[in-house]
Amino acid sequence: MVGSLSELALLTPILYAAYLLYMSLRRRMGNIPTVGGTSFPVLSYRGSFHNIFHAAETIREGYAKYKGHAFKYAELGNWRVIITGQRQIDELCKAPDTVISFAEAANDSAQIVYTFAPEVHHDPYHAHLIRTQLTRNLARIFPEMHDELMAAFNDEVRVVGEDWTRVRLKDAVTEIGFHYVSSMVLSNTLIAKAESGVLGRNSDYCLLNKTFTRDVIGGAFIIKLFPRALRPLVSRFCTSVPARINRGIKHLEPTIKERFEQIEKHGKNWADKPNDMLQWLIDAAQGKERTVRALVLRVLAVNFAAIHTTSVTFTQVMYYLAAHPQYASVLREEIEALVQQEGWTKAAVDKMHKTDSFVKEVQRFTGLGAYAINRKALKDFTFADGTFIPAGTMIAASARPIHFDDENYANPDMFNPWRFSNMRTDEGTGLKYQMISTSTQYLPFGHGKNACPGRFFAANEVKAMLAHVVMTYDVKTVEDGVIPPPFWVLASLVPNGKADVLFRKRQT
Ligand code: HEM
Repeated sequence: MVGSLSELALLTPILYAAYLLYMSLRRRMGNIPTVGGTSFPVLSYRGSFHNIFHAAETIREGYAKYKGHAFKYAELGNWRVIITGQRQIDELCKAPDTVISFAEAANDSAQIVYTFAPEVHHDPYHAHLIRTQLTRNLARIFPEMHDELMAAFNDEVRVVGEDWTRVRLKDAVTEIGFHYVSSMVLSNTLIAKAESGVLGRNSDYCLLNKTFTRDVIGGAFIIKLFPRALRPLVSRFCTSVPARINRGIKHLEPTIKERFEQIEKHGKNWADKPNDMLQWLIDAAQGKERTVRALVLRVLAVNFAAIHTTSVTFTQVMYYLAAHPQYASVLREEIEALVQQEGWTKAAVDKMHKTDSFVKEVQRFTGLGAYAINRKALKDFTFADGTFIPAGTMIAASARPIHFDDENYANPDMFNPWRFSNMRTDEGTGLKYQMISTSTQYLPFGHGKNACPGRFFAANEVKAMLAHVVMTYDVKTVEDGVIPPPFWVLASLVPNGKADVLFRKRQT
């Protein structure tokens, strides 16, 4: 009896706190229905565990029930509101940054202030350079990147004679993606110059960059388990990120110091001044940002944004091509004609409309995950339809269901690689249906003012890789026509990492 009384005494405040939380949630987000579990506190944790591997199903279910409106589901430690209507998406993208924030949502996900540095979160000048300098210089740096691409394919895909060769696709693509991005960050002249200790070819530098995204996301997951006051310590002692950053400093310091010396000697411009991301960063860095450590953090931040995203996308593109090898001949016809006219140039890649459409359709089918436009409400926000979002809420748009909605795409479950190139001719319109164009119905690169600034580079990269593959090899899946199954974690779609694709020297 005494035991049960003391248990009751202990339980009462817990139940009361749970009730108060429940009531406060009802008051604050009571108008937004819950999917994938219940909104009752404590019990909502069951939903959040379920959603670790089933968020995509939850989002699909919510879309089917509440299309045009909003719903919420439990993530570990917070609620996420998912909006489904085109108008709501538009409003979300147009809301001022002081009310609806991309940066704060990104910081919540990747804990940037701890995994990188507060400056990387508060002043993402590297993103501005990606949008401006990188995009402007694409045509100029394309030939060097293309050379690097061919060399990387030769290393990773070793076809012998006429025989089919098995290639562990995701590993090969990540390696090739690293080399491509790396030749943009540190121009080939520099990579070639260091031939013996070539940075781009240095296996430790390569491994560091290939695994850095996983280190940061894994580190952020651990950091978020702790209260804010402990997070600086946790990030230092309980994650692998600081050691990785030190490795980055070890590799990049000599190059950065050499560039500082060149500036000392020659001023801002000199004859062989490299035209690459590192140099654009050095030229733009002010004050505390002009140190080796700060610049290394920016290089890692660019690689973090660029390598994983493009590798995942190209892995999916390759699975779809290998499962549908009949489409290679159409692509070949287009690519061959353009390369004959213009050579391997950015201009030629820009004109590859069928290649563009193929990649765009794969992105519609796969994308990076079930939702896009990850944002955090910094102040209370009310949509025009009256949906109230309290400050502190995480919000996103239901990207995947939108991509599979027959109001947006005819026969949405059918993989139609020429869907977008046909739309270009059907409606006599060019830009609207190209890969880099975003809309409230097409969200793989996000949408609005924070849409991916690297998408011009990414489109060029993924199309150049696909073009190289179809011009050089035949490919097929191990089981004819079967795409190796991906898996879901949280709302992210991860392409199969253990599957092989068969390559042989092109026969026709
Ligand atoms: C196919 C490959 C890629 C995909 C699918 C992709 C997708 C995305 C998405 C969905 C966002 C968030 C947009 C939003 O919430 O509205 C984003 C942001 C970003 N992406 Fe990409 N991305 C890719 C490649 C790249 C590359 C190659 C770079 C760099 C060269 C890059 C740099 C960035 C940066 C810096 C941001 C943050 C933007 C900001 O601070 O406003 N991305 N990307």
